[in-house]
Amino acid sequence: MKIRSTTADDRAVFVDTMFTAFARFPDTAGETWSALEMDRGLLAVTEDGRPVGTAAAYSFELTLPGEVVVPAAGVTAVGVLPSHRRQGVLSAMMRRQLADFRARGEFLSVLLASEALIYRRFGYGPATYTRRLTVQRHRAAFAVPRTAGVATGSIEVLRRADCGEILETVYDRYRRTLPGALSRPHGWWEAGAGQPPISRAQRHVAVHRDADGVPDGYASYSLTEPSTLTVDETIATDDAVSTALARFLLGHDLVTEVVFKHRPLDDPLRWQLEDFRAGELGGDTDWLWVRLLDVPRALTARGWQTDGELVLDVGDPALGEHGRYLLTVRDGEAACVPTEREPDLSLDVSDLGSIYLGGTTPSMLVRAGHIRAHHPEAAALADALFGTERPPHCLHWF
Ligand SMILES: CC(=O)SCCNC(=O)CCNC(=O)[C@H](O)C(C)(C)COP(=O)(O)OP(=O)(O)OC[C@H]1O[C@@H](n2cnc3c(N)ncnc32)[C@H](O)[C@@H]1OP(=O)(O)O
Repeated sequence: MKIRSTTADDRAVFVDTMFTAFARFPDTAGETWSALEMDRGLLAVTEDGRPVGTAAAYSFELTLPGEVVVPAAGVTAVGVLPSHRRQGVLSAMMRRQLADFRARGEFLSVLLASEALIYRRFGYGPATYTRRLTVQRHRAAFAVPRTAGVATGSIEVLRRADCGEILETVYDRYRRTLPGALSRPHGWWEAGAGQPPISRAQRHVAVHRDADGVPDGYASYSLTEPSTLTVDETIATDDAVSTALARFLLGHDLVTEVVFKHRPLDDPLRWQLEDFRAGELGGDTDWLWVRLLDVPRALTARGWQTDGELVLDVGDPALGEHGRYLLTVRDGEAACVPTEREPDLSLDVSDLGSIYLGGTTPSMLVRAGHIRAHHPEAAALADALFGTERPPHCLHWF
């Protein structure tokens, strides 16, 4: 078995192997995956030359707390043929891929996990979460807003094919301020790759424009059941725009319920309804998994809200590494250096990935038995330090 890099010439065999691993058939010549970066692909090949495994990565930008935008390698298209599973093929590809990321100078990697048991052993931890809100339309009267701003713009319904540029521009503005959000490469929009609203399935897009006519939000939606309107994603550059889009969607005649997918944990929409029970939460699950490849670099890259000091003892069994770091935050800037001091917390690098964006509290992982706190104040200290103004959210599918 050997692991080799792919080139553009390998696209067809790569896509075919990957789809076979998922027991699916490619669409027309793998169009759905045409935004893959083939110079970042890996093929696992048997001694007699048969491809049996695939892995690839996108060159994303990830927004960190403090509106810091950094590069992140987005692992994708991971698959091993059913005939060759549990023989270490994925492990070999992961080892190679992590080494490749470091060789490129990347210090963060992210992925969406098909199954939650696969990636912790490779140092990834769940870091953002998502859920849907189903609202009974006839009970969806809005409470009178006391303080929330009211958008003064307009909404127009467009076809997906007619507003690609608008969506791309609005999304790009939105993702730069939200921790956990990923860039969507231009080629990805162009290729029509990924899931809704980018898939070829028909969708309407409600575009919100501000008072000057500049697009500042959109929602993509379609009727999925005779009387269910499903909203794939709502992108809004502020809360007032998000509210305006929700009001618009809930105003659809002939619809009994509206399903808002991919809502963040701090979504105010349910609280905006007069009848709190008109909205029901569901589909609560992990979304983006994060892996730190260089602990000091990653910790000094993100923004911090609170001053403090913490000694972290970090194990990285997947890479056979271990480090103890003194993290010092002053005026929003962090320094992170190796230390011999006694640790406040001992944790696996996958747990550090979970708390890194502020979406998972260190104290919860202490209570769950993942992180070890070495004294009674350690967990609260870490909560205060890692906490962020808003929970991270990612709604990109890749
Ligand atoms: C980011 C993404 O692309 S997510 C998509 C992941 N791909 C899929 O889900 C497609 C279907 N599944 C597959 O192709 C394969 O089962 C893979 C890729 C998940 C695993 O590939 P394999 O080559 O079998 O993994 P490998 O043999 O290296 O296993 C390494 C370890 O992980 C464990 N493991 C691997 N997959 C799973 C799983 N799905 N559930 C639980 N444990 C798993 C193995 O038991 C093994 O444990 P051990 O080291 O204690 O023995």
